[in-house]
Amino acid sequence: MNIQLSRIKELEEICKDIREEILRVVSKNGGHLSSTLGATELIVAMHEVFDSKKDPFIFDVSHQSYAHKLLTGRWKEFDTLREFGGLCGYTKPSESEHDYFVAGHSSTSISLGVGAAKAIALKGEQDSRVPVVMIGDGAMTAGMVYEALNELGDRKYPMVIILNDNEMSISKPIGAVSRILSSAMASPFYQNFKRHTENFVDNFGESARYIAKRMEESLKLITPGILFEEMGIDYIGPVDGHNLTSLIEILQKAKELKKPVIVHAQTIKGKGYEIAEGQEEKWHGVGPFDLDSGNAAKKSSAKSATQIYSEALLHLAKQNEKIVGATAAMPTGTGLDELMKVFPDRFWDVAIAEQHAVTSMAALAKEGFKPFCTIYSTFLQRGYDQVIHDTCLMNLPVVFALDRAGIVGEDGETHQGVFDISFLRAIPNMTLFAPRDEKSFHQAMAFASEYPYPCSLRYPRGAFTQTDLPDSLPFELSKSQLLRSESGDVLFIGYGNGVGRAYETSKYLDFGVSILDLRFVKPLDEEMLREMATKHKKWFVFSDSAKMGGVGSAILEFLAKEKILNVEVVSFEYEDRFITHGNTKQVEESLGLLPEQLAKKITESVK
Ligand SMILES: Cc1ncc(C[n+]2csc(CCOP(=O)(O)OP(=O)(O)O)c2C)c(N)n1
Ligand SMILES: CC(=O)[C@@H](O)[C@H](O)COP(=O)(O)O
Ligand SMILES: [Mg+2]
Repeated sequence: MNIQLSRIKELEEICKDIREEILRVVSKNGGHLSSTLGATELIVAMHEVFDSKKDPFIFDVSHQSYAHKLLTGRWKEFDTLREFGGLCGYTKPSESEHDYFVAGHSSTSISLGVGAAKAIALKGEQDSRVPVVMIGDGAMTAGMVYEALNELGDRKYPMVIILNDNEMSISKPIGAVSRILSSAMASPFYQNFKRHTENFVDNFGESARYIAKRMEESLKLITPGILFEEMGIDYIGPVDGHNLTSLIEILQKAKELKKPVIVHAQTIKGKGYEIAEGQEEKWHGVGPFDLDSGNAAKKSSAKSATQIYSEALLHLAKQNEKIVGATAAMPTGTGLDELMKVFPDRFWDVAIAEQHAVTSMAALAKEGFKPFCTIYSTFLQRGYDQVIHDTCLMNLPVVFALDRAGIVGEDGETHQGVFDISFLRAIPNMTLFAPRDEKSFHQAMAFASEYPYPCSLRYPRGAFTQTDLPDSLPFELSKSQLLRSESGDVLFIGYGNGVGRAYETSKYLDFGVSILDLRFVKPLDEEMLREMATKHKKWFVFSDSAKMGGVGSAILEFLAKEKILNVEVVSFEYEDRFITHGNTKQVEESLGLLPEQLAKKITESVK
């Protein structure tokens, strides 16, 4: 394909406009800046060669897909990116027919590509449609990718996989795969070798390709080419992911091959915004900032729950050398980075590999260590079987520390931490508890560090809701804490950050309520609940979790078991639907969960 210079110039202008618009909107709304800036030329080239109306365009995680949104009729609405009621920060078919699939959790793209390719074959559409997948080097560290490549390399469905390699996950990518992707190909020797063999292959065809590959192998270079081609997938690259001419030519060639092909593109995360280039981690996901200086628009003064977790764990780890821990590619997000600095041999980033994080921590527990498996609530969904099969069935003392529990805000549906109580509560041997503030967090961590069975604690994104309720007492298995006792009929039961919401709600009422900090949702404090049932007949439950299977369910199950039928329970947990993105307060308002809204409902119901 001979692409006209004038067309390249046009496309370069489009890239410039796209970057300007992304910078304008992300500096105002926040978002995944550096990933998306770096993928601009790749996405423009994708749209030049393929047709997103018919070819499935599959973006892994899809945090890098802003240019795709702009190119597919959403320029005007882009101003509303990640705002409540506005465009989603990820691909979303309900937003546009050009968005093939919902994404947000990583490493699903090649499986989606394989499924789409099967459907295309079954429908006899192979002459007119081909899946195009974009996946980052970080996402290539997760197991699902290799499950998909395993089948793809064997069945050989036509598919173009663009490997967007910026040598970064959110943090530095971990492990052998990223080493293979970057170090071998970066060496001048390899580049030279590649150039020569490619000319040779171009001139002499398929048998030369075979010889070249064997030569590459005999040099004992484990290169990306070897890795993928041994799996049965053609490999082209590395190519400059910012050079539109070569990208378009190569994608066209890859499309024509009618085989599974990986196009390995090297890109710069943050490309086009000098302040972000080379500062990849800081600029991966950002809040609003000043474009000229790069300074954050506002800094929260309250200590985040993550920071408290990190400090508490560091304190415990200094006292107990058996304490170890893992994060699955979220060292800064979970605060485990601080532990990794002080104890590099005891705290690990295991890459985007939640399943592996859980099972490997279970083995450490079996060996007598005390693992803190630190994962966002939403991402533990990926490791569910490993929690059941490898941890709870063995009754091993792994602590699951679940960050970002509750509504996370602008990331929205794919990232809300709402299901953990429901899915963990059902597992035998699992104990569940939650802190409500800084002091109780330290106490909960002290309890966790001594507890000899599987357990999980959850805490919110950002800071806890502050209260002036009485101080927390040390954690004791199943024990709740009665924080306020009133003679009226109404009892508020709070769990975790729900205690703060209960407290805030009580401030809008013109009558007194008792407030119980439940602390343990499994096992429940049955003694306290029995006593409360004799005193209060209207119970309101506050917890940042799904209603179905959540805290209210646990309490209702208890009341049913005890045949206590004269207590009415109303749960202010999340209804049975996915929760959209936007500023947390606006999202909560849309769910009727702001304290003033709750107080109104309560007042009406106790009239
Ligand atoms: C299952 C899962 N775990 C963790 C994350 C958090 N996460 C989002 S993007 C990302 C890094 C992805 O790196 P890469 O694929 O190289 O994309 P880049 O941002 O570098 O373009 C991580 C760890 C996630 N989205 N899904
Ligand atoms: C794309 C992705 O999954 C992460 O970048 C996520 O957005 C991080 O969320 P926090 O900002 O809460 O760490
Ligand atoms: Mg990357």
